[in-house]
Amino acid sequence: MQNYSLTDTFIRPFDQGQEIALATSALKVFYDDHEALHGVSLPFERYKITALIGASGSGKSTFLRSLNRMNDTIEGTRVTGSIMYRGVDINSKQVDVYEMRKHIGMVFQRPNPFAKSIYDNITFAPRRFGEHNKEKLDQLVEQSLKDAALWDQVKDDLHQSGLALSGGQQQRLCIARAIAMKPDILLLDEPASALDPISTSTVEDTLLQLKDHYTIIIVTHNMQQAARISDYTAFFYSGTAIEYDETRKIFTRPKIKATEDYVSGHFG
Ligand SMILES: Nc1ncnc2c1ncn2[C@@H]1O[C@H](COP(=O)(O)OP(=O)(O)OP(=O)(O)O)[C@@H](O)[C@H]1O
Repeated sequence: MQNYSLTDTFIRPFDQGQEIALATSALKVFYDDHEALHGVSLPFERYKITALIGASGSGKSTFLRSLNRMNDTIEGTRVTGSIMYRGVDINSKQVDVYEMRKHIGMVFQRPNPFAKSIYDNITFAPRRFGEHNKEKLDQLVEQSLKDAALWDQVKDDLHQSGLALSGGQQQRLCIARAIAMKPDILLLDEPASALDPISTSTVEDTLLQLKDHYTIIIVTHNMQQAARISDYTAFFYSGTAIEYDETRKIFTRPKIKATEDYVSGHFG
């Protein structure tokens, strides 16, 4: 891979009045002695989709996982810097991580429904957090499945196993499960990479619908996908976010040579 200067960065400043749902400052992640992220400062605007792009190993997933403290589960991992959410630094040790994850949910690369019914997949977390009213749970299941564009396909079969659905449907079930907790922010790590083009397209449509109510941050290797669905794009290179801007600028007039080479397919 070609080497580019890391002193050459462009992070687009935010306009006055834009509402920031989440912002990192000088975020570093260490896996034992290895510094995998070198101080990433990025804002995420409310009700927008931000794509994180970059070559394999550039740190996108490491960064995404830090945003709801999933890296805490990896032994030997240390995260420094701040992640501001509603005036609270959620990287602080005092934060109740389980409570925080109600607000910042995550969907993984491979669809991973529980080996339970569709209904139980969606109500599992709300029940654990104390919701036992059948009528409310029924409404939650219907609304979450509608928001994830799955209701029409499964409404007569809510008690069949989530594992009996197709890959694309399973991924939408995982999105429904995440939004059943009514998070503010949805983190998605390559949610369509294991899916066929038709399922990919339905998941993309679902995300575009969801951004009316959620702030979405998505890691993707698919440049067309980033261009199709995101409002903002951050380009990761060697553990640093070296360019962040409106997606249309990243894809038409990037300011940094490494970004231009990556989006035009010249490296990575
Ligand atoms: N659990 C881990 N333990 C040790 N090092 C890790 C771990 N996860 C990632 N790394 C290292 O951190 C760096 C960034 O990896 P990361 O997976 O975040 O990159 P990525 O851009 O998401 O890559 P990909 O697109 O292949 O998923 C790499 O050097 C990787 O080897």
